[in-house]
Amino acid sequence: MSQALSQRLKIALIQLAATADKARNLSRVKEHVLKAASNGAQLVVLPECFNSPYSVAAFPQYAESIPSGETTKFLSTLARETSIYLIGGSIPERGDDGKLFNTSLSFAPSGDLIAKHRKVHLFDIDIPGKIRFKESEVLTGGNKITVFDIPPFGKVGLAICYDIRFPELASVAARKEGVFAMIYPGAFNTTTGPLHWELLARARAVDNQIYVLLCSPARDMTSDYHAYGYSIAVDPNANILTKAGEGEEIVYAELEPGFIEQTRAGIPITTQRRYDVYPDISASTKTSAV
Ligand SMILES: NC(=O)CCC(=O)C(=O)O
Repeated sequence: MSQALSQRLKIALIQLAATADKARNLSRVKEHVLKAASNGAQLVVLPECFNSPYSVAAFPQYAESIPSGETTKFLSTLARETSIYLIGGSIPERGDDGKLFNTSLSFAPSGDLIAKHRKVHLFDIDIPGKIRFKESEVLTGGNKITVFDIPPFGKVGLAICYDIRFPELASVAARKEGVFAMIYPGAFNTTTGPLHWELLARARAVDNQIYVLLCSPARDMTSDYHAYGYSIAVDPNANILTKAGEGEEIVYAELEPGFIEQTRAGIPITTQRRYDVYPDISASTKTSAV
C-alpha cells in the first residue's frame, strides 16, 4: 500500500551532545527544540540515549518507568508547548517486570504519547581491537514493528539504530502500512559509522523509495563511547537532503508531497515485485504504534 505525503513537512534533527548529567541534557534538549520549532520545524527528532551516556553500565542507572518517569513527562510537555511532533530519541526504560529496554517515545503536538518502540535488535558486536558492545548484557529486545500516523502528513515508521541493519522492518512498514518515512534515532560509532551509517540510510531509502531520517548524538571523544555524529536525512531517491558534522547542531530538511509517487512512477519496483518467486513478508507481519 502506498500513501502520498499530503503536505510539505519541515523536520529538524537535533544532534545533541549528551552528557552524564541528565538535568543538563534535558535542559539542552528544551533549548534546541524551542529553537527548531521557532525555525518552523513541525517534526523534531532527538538521538538515541539523549538523556544518558550510551553505555551498558549507564542503562540500569538512568532507566525510567514509562509513562510515569521524568523524561516521558518532560517530552510530552515540550511537544505540547511547541506544538510539534516530537520523536524522543531513546531512553533506557525499566519495564513493569524489571526488565530494561532501549525505548523511543513519540508525542503529538497535543502532548499525547502516540508511539512507543523498544529497540528490537540489540547492538551486540565485537570487532577485535576496535569495539566490543553488548546491549544484551543488560537490555531485552522489543518485539514489534512500530508505525504511527502524524496527521495530516501520513504514516511514519520508527526503529532504533542497529534496527536499521535489518531491512525487513522498513520494508514491512513501507509495504504494509505505506509509511512515507522511516525514522531512526541512532548512535553509531567511529568504527562502524564511517563504514555503514550513510550507506544504510541510503539503502533503506532506495529499497523502499521513502524518506529516511537518522539522528545521532554529537561526537565526544572524552566519553567511553564515541558516537559518530553526521545525522542525516535522505529522500526516496537516496539523495542526501541534509547532513550534520560531528559536533552539536540542528539540521533541517523539507519532505515534499508527491516525491515518493514521482520516484515510484519512474522506477516502479513497488509494482514489479515477484511474490511468486519469494514471499511477501509484509503480508503476515503485524505492526502497531504503542
Ligand atoms: N547504538 C547502536 O545500535 C549502534 C549500532 C552501530 O553502531 C552499528 O554499526 O550498527
